[in-house]
Amino acid sequence: MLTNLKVDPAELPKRVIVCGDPKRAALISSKLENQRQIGENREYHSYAGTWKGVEVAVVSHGVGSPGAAVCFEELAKGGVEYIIRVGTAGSYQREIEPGSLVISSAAVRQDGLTSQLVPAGFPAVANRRVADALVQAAKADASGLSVAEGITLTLDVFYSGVVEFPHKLYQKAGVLAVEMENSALFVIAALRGMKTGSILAIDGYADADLLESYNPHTDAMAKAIEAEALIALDAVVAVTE
Ligand SMILES: O=P(O)(O)O[C@H]1O[C@H](CO)[C@@H](O)[C@H]1O
Ligand SMILES: O=c1cc[nH]c(=O)[nH]1
Repeated sequence: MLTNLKVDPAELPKRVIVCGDPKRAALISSKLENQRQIGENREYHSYAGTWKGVEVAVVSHGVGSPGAAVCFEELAKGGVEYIIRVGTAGSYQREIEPGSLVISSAAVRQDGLTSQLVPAGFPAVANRRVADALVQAAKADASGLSVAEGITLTLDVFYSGVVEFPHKLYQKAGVLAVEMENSALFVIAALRGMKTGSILAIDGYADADLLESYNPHTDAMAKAIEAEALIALDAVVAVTE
């Protein structure tokens, strides 16, 4: 039994969708045939079922890299081969509009976790085949939402303190969007031999103070999350070695 996920590895498919929010995991898993819950502990809610005839799991990892890393490590221990994160993020670029989608090709490691696993020069990159599968699935998607691919930033901080956010710096560097778990996913995958990717629904512009402006509970976000979930399900069953 996986200690924190409380999932029996024998019931865990090799292909997994992960997301922060347990309710999103329930929503995504409701699209599967033969959907069943295979575990629930803390923020980790796990489901399995089939998508287009292929066994898939959907697992929530909570907010932030340390808690998410526990999830990713236990998925690796459970024999998982492919993981796609279905997340949300704030935009850094005017043309990446709220309600649109971003496929992360790599993550800036501005998190506190991964440097405790491997030195800072080690890259956090999506698996090329998984990223390509996401791009292909997005091309076939009927939602009409715009989809960009590029570098994203992983931070630990969501609401600012007295230290300024590095938003302007990474905006200038061409980073598309900011979120809180991709670097942990990409680094742990590289260390444990899993193939991973990430697609993000943009909930707003991250240059404003989120304490005033953050609202992911809009109809536009519901539409974007629905679209990214279907794209990720198509990609996670299509990707091959
Ligand atoms: O929507 P999820 O997957 O949780 O991702 C984003 O939303 C959370 C913050 O509200 C962080 O986990 C961030 O990475
Ligand atoms: O970390 C996050 C997640 C969503 N939106 C943001 O602006 N930041």
